[in-house]
Amino acid sequence: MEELRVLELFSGIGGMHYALRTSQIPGTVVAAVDINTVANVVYTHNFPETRLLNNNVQKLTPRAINKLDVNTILMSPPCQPFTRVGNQRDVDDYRSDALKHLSDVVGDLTTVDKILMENVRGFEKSRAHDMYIQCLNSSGFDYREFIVSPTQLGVPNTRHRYFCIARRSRPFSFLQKDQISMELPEECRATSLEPFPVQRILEVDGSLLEAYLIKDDTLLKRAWLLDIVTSEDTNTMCFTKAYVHYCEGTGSVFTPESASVVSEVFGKAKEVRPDNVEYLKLLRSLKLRYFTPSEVARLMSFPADFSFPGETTDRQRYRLLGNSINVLVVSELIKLLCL
Ligand SMILES: C[S@@+](CC[C@H](N)C(=O)[O-])C[C@H]1O[C@@H](n2cnc3c(N)ncnc32)[C@H](O)[C@@H]1O
Repeated sequence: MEELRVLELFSGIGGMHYALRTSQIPGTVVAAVDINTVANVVYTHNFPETRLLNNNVQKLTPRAINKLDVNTILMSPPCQPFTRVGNQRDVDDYRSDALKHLSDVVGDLTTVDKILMENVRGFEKSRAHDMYIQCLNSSGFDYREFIVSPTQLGVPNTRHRYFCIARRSRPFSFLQKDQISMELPEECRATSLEPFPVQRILEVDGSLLEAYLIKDDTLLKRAWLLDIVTSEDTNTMCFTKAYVHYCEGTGSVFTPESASVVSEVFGKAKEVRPDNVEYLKLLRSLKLRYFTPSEVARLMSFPADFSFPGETTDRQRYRLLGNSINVLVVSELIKLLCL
């Protein structure tokens, strides 16, 4: 098999780089590009050998890309123009400009044979999607599209995302173009589909955890809105970049207690008024806490050797992880891209 020579665009904290490694497809990341200096510090901390360009993707000319002599592009462009809670301005949002630029130049990228793109669910209905697919078609690429979640590979985290894999040298022999697949095809499910429990990703050093306990104020005002999981659970909700900053709908929280204790406590709390001291006491007894950034990274299938540099704050860590990808899901798609 020809070695992959990868250009990692919108590289963030390097989720695509880890996915390449996890796929075990022979290859190297020739260069990575991102404009976020905080993300770039994390990237270099983990991949000091990789050439990282602190640059705007829109400034990359076809000539500059061809000079890198890469045969593969792995990319997750900004998703804000397409998110459910975003402004949905689609191609009119300036954050779509980089993808528009890439769509414009893709036909001139003479060395590039393979492209993998990740985006949010909803992208498939956008004008940016239609523009991208049209450029792939007119540049001679065959492609397959997916909306899949890590839970489909047994990972206890829901994160439905849109993916498009495209190849120029030979057509794909599985699934069909123009039909978005809601699951990964049999061909790439080398990984066990047996779901594993949250227990497996928990921090072993309990002394760290005090700092992640949910504050009384949040318990009093928001306890009923939290998605609480136990160590036995085999699913957590998608972690977004606002995790911890806002607690509703941004990711699950953890209790070391069992599910039956949780329902017992909430049953009792229902009978007590929130201004009664007993109410807070009951909720505190569940020792509810946020998942730590390392735990979130593990739920996103980052390998054990991934770490954040000491100077990155927790808030930055959650933001960066919320913007990143599930490494295992992308590694399966990279295998498909090469199949
Ligand atoms: C969805 S995140 C990608 C995350 C990445 N795959 C990871 O694993 O962390 C999008 C990234 O694109 C970067 N970005 C946005 N617009 C850009 C542009 N015009 N040029 C370069 N990077 C850009 C952001 O800083 C952000 O890190």
